[in-house]
Amino acid sequence: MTLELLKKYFPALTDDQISKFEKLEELYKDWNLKINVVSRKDIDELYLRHILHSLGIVKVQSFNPGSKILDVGTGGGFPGIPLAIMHPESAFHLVDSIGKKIKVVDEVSEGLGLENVTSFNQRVEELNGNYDFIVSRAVAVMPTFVRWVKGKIAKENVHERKNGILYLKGGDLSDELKDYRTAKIFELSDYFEEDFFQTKKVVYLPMKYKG
Ligand SMILES: C[S@@+](CC[C@H](N)C(=O)[O-])C[C@H]1O[C@@H](n2cnc3c(N)ncnc32)[C@H](O)[C@@H]1O
Repeated sequence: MTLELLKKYFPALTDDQISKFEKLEELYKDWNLKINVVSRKDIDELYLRHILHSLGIVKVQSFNPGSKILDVGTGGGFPGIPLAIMHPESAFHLVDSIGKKIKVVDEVSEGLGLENVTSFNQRVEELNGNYDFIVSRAVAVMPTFVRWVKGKIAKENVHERKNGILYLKGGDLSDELKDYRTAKIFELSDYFEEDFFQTKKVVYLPMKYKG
């Protein structure tokens, strides 16, 4: 699974984006030997399991120039880094409470020359800021997550879709989402044909500004 996979689903990638996505493999393989952020099995399938999966969010919602996006519990930079490559004119704030994970984020974004990524080594509950969208993967169940991020949503909506959470999740979510009637589930198998995406989804939850 290589870069061809990204070109297949995102044929309009610029040369600069292609070159950045190409460099990601080397950077992650190198950094993963020093600080383990991606499992050994997954690192061989980086483009499928991490990069394309992260970009599933783009199939649901692409970000306008000038927008601000927060990635909560980014780990080694997923989904934040691939999204930042796709949207060079949006600002991405990547937060994780574990310092060595943020070290990998910093090294990778420096290695790529990404100017739209800022990292924060802290718990998201302690972070201040207002964002158009808050993205995440594999961090907390929705009620906990909503508690952490409410109050961090921007007042103005600059996209057609209302500001809110875009969360990469898998499996049966009926119990987890039972209290969120406005949540919308997008099946990634509708966009990507690989088996890996059979159970994968993007959950969109609109959130109100709380001043
Ligand atoms: C399973 S990892 C997922 C990493 C990444 N999102 C991915 O999908 O590859 C969960 C991450 O969330 C971070 N995390 C958990 N609770 C957090 C909090 N309250 N604030 C910031 N980061 C948190 C952990 O340190 C960990 O790196």
